[in-house]
Amino acid sequence: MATPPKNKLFFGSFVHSKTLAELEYLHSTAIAVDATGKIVAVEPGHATAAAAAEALLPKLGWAAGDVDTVATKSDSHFFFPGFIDTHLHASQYPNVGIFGNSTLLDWLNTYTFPLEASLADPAKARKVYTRVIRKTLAHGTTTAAYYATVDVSSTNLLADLCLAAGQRALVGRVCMDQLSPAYYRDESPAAALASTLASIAHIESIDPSASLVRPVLTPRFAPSCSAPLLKGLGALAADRPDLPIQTHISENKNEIALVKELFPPSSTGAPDDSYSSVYDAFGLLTERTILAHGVHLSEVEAELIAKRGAKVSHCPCSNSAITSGAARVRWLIEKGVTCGLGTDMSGGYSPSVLEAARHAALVSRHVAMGGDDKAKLTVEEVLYLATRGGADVVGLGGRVGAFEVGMEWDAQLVGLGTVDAEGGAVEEEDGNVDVFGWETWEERIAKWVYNGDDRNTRKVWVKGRLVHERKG
Ligand SMILES: Nc1nc2[nH]cnc2c(=O)[nH]1
Ligand SMILES: [Zn+2]
Repeated sequence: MATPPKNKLFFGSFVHSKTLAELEYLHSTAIAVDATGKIVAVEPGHATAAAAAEALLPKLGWAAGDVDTVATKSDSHFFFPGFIDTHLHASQYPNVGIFGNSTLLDWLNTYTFPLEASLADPAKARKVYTRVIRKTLAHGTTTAAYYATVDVSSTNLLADLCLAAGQRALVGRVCMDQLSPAYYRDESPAAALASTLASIAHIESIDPSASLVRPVLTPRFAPSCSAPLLKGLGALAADRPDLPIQTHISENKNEIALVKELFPPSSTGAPDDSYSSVYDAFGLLTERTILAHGVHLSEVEAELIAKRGAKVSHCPCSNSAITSGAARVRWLIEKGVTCGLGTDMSGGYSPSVLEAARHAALVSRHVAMGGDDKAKLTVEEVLYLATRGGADVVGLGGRVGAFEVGMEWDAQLVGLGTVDAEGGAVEEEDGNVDVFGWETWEERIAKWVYNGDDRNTRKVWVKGRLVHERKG
């Protein structure tokens, strides 16, 4: 029998984003999380966990026996909000690292469509999805905006597995009725819409209050969708203003040329031939829309995206791997576009949002080397994108992404390695981050961003539930 959820008291150092530019460091702090997973108190200024409990529990009306306490061990351990991966393809996980010298359109045909199609086999889908959920949780991803495949059953299975594992997720059945092999596409716009509705119905039936898992409308990208399909999805989006939407935009120059060819303004009624105008013409550019990539957007498009309130998932690892380009994140943010980070597995080769944050910092330096020095993103900024920014992108702003009363406890306990007087490792022997003891907290966090990995992700919680614990 499952043990009933308990109230929890977390004690030690907490680090989270206050703003895009600023991390807040809360030391000797207690955070109380109730049995529903909600943060009910954030109290700095206690010398020990026991002192915090003594002061806090009576105020909360909690009996000591009803509370589990989790305290950090040392100055190289801290709690950090769980990462939010705003764009990844669960179905492509077996292909991570396998992309050769391809670029987007040949990569899709060579590597991606055959793999996705093969996941119509339920045993294979179960194996892949179970692994991807375990792996992303182990890297601290508490929320994931997933693309599954065209297949309804395997999409539904992904949602079932996320719910069982306790990962917060948006799960999308991929809509695509053209320009892919006949063995891997929706048969018609009507069939695509029917399959989408079937998947939405299933996901809403397993988690009716969307406490963890919810469906997301997922037109793969404009070239994969006929005008009638985009029109039908736009109508569905208007009919269901609670549903998020996810797609790709302006990732690769050949893709953009293809969109211009497929959707001339005369066919859509759009005012121009831009990629953004195509989605806008079909009612798919909304404040609930997550646009992956946005590498080659024009000024006018960025302004339109900002005006519509659509969000951008920046996928730097993928954009480098399949040579799509360097997205200008500072420029997008200054245009008023809300941005988060995506691993975009397996365009991106890593399941880690920490790796995506590191790549975001490095790609921004490449943009800077192109002549715009202020393009450089700081450690604080990339961590904001990985947490609070991502929460806004997936429609969970104010609910997850930081440690504030009223938010839900989606968090990771990070442990960095400590070096002893003889130069040995006190713990985290197998980790990649060495803390000597003289670093400031800002420096510890920078070391984590540039050298950390899943070996540092000791424990992970979603909505108060422990969903991953590192062995060893
Ligand atoms: N990176 C990436 N871009 C896409 N554009 C359309 N489909 C895909 C995909 O699966 N990955
Ligand atoms: Zn993608």
